[in-house]
Amino acid sequence: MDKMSASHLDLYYGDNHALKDVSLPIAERKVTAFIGPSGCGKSTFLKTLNRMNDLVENVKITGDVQLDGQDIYSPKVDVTLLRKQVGMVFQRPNPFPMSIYDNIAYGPRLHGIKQKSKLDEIVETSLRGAALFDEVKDRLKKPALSLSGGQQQRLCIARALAVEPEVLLMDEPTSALDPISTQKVEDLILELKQKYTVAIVTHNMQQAARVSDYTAFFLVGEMVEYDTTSKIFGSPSQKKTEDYIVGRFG
Ligand SMILES: Nc1ncnc2c1ncn2[C@@H]1O[C@H](COP(=O)(O)OP(=O)(O)OP(=O)(O)O)[C@@H](O)[C@H]1O
Repeated sequence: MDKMSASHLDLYYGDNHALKDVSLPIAERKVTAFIGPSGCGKSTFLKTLNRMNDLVENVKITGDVQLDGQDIYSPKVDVTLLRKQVGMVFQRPNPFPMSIYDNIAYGPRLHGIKQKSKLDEIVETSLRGAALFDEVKDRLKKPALSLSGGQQQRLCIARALAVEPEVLLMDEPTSALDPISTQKVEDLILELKQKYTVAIVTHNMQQAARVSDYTAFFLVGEMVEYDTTSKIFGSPSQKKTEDYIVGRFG
């Protein structure tokens, strides 16, 4: 089943036609990876899924993006609520300059939760969900910025989970991490798909092959091929996909 879908999506940054007639499903409780060379529009596409591009000046978007069958670009949509349902984790860990606890409680507080016992429960559940609780349980009041880079990224994942999203968007979530932290985040992604729908942009083809169920290959704003990850990496149907996978360009 599809949790989200894009159809005939075009996006312009001013005169730059960054996405060209992209149509793509995002399967529920699966991991979908977006791969392709630098500048091909992967991040731009990811950000159309929770309207992060709305924040960019001179952006023009046409076409349709749906979440649970509803058009997310409809004027009726509450964008704050949309971004609660479709959370995002960025390339560089970006914890707020506050305690570990407050980083996680921030979103729920913003959405009106004040009761301490409830916040305590959300903080613990979110940290457990991001496989970080055991490492930080004795120092929840310590600054988030005192954590290692890999822990900070898992904290950012916990922060995204705290508002109970349905979809998690990850924009190269391990590109700033060491190999051990990368592996922890990859293991976590595989766990997260039990409960969440995940879409991930990655430069790293091995990572796409390891963590994703479906892969979409982008090239200069076009979505060239979408299929199961095993098909894309095993026997892609487009020559361009094959050339990219085997490293003929990129
Ligand atoms: N905020 C922005 N304003 C104007 N142009 C942008 C903006 N973000 C991206 N672009 C342009 O849109 C095109 C696609 O960029 P995008 O970042 O989506 O590609 P990408 O495949 O994610 O690349 P990378 O792997 O390098 O992050 C590029 O030409 C880029 O210069």
